[in-house]
Amino acid sequence: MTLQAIRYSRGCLEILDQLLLPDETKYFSLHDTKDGWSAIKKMQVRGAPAIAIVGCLSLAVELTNSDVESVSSLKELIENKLDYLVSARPTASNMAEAASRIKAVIRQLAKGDDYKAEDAKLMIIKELEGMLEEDININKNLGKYGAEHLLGTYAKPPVNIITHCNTGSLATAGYGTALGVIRYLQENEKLGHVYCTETRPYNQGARLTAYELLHENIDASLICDSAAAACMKEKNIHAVIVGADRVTANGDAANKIGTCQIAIAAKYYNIPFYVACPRSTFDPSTQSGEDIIIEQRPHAEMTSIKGIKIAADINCWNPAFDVTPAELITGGIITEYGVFKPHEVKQRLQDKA
Ligand SMILES: CSC[C@H]1O[C@H](OP(=O)(O)O)[C@H](O)[C@@H]1O
Repeated sequence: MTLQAIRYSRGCLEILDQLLLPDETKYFSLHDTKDGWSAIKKMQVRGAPAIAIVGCLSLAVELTNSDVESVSSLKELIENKLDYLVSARPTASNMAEAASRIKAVIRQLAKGDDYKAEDAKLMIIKELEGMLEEDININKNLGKYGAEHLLGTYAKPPVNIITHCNTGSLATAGYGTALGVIRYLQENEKLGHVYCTETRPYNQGARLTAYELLHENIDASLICDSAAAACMKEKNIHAVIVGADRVTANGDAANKIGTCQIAIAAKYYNIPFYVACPRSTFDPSTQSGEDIIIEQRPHAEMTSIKGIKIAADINCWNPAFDVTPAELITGGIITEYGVFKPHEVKQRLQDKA
């Protein structure tokens, strides 16, 4: 059984509380967008695609359990709730991308008097639900493209990979993005060893990726974030593969804090650096990484772990993400449509629209 961050049936949404992993596997119910916003803000669910899916499904549950008087009031409700969900975390683009997609659908339904309110509501619920199934297929295509590109361009199996943060079943609806490439390599017996970074301060790597890799019986080692460059020097690394929270028009990528310095080290050691993300992470309306809002997280997330103080009472700077410039993404951007060089990704994805 693969790990499930999200459990959904119409009118019922449960998510795995990722703050409790790996010690405790506990699901809890979300009943509306207020619960969805809170779970995303507190990072009980995290990961760009999972944030969008849980946000949208929390709206689907709220709509399922609500009566609507008219299509126009339904449209106003949906637009307000989607904007609210986008406000939970500013850097990842997937929730905003999903919101604009759903708003376009309800705008179309609200034109003229073709639909009854309940019929329009059901159509929106189905649109929201579609993201869950769609995401797993996207990740499997992305995993295949990424693995084939790596094996076809840079490395002979068995390949050794460094990855940062968590980009697997706990960051998506299942299978994962960068971890999806690793799963595909494993399934096809092309994988050597995975080195996953701890990913301070939320420890997505130590708590979540390590958990997933063990669950999949993948040969892996945990390393400190500060050991990434030494690992490249000592451990015959064939590629670095990370996820993304927002890729801009020029191919820059926002991802978990620490990604950029890993990319710099990969450049120095001439190791291909890949970013793996679905098209929904791509934001052509933002020109470059300079324009991305970087979320700042609470100091307490740095100075304590599970309530135990691990730092003096000093001021902290705790950005949740950094930006890797396109020029350092030397392997390419792995998407469900193929692997593209950063400078061509905008055009190649638009060609797929
Ligand atoms: C598959 S997207 C995963 C992406 O999201 C993570 O951030 P967070 O855990 O704060 O939501 C990280 O940047 C991953 O690369």
